[in-house]
Amino acid sequence: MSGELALRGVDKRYGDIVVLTGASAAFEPGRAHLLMGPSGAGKTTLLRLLAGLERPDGGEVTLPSGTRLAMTFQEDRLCDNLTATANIRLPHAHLRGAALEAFLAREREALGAVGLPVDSRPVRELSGGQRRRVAILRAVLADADVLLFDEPLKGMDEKTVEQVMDYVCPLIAAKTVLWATHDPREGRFFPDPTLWEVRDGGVFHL
Ligand SMILES: Nc1ncnc2c1ncn2[C@@H]1O[C@H](COP(=O)(O)OP(=O)(O)OP(=O)(O)O)[C@@H](O)[C@H]1O
Repeated sequence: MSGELALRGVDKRYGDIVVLTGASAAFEPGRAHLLMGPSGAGKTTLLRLLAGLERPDGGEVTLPSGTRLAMTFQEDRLCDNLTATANIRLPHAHLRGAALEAFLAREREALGAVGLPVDSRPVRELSGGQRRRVAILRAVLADADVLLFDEPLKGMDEKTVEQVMDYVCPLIAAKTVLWATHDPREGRFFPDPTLWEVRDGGVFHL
């Protein structure tokens, strides 16, 4: 793949609100990058720019060509009327036959590993913490090269966090991960994370 996951001189405003001004950063592939910074500083905006969900007002956002992206959102973005398994399977609608069977087995194993039952309830009937786990599994099982996580563990109790990350860490250890968080201790989930701070319109490598 050519090109890098980077911002070059990026400006981003929402009306009168200036979020980024001339922000530049390059994120090394195959590594986890923790995005810290005060509330409202622009971590979500940065992830949305990298995902192509927002366009910069100035400068450029680049991705390696052919990058497959997956993202979790603070508000989960699940399909409320579908089950957990159907939500996780959404990026795999093309699978058939043996490949589908193999994915379904992997999905069942994943749900069990993070303490979720395989059941017929739509996700609207799940708790906030259960829904969050479904969203995380959908992203990590999506076969992406770059994973963008927006405060994925927010609101989860410590025991559930450990259970979820025991399963998730080996799956994403070699991927390019951007992980927005307010808790620097979450760096322990990654082999050699880099730390970034989004503040005052910039994105700074700490
Ligand atoms: N769609 C939007 N329209 C208008 N303003 C927005 C929009 N999205 C974000 N903002 C504003 O941009 C700024 C950055 O928001 P952003 O959500 O990126 O911050 P954040 O660092 O992720 O915050 P938090 O840690 O609270 O999640 C905030 O002032 C926010 O109010």
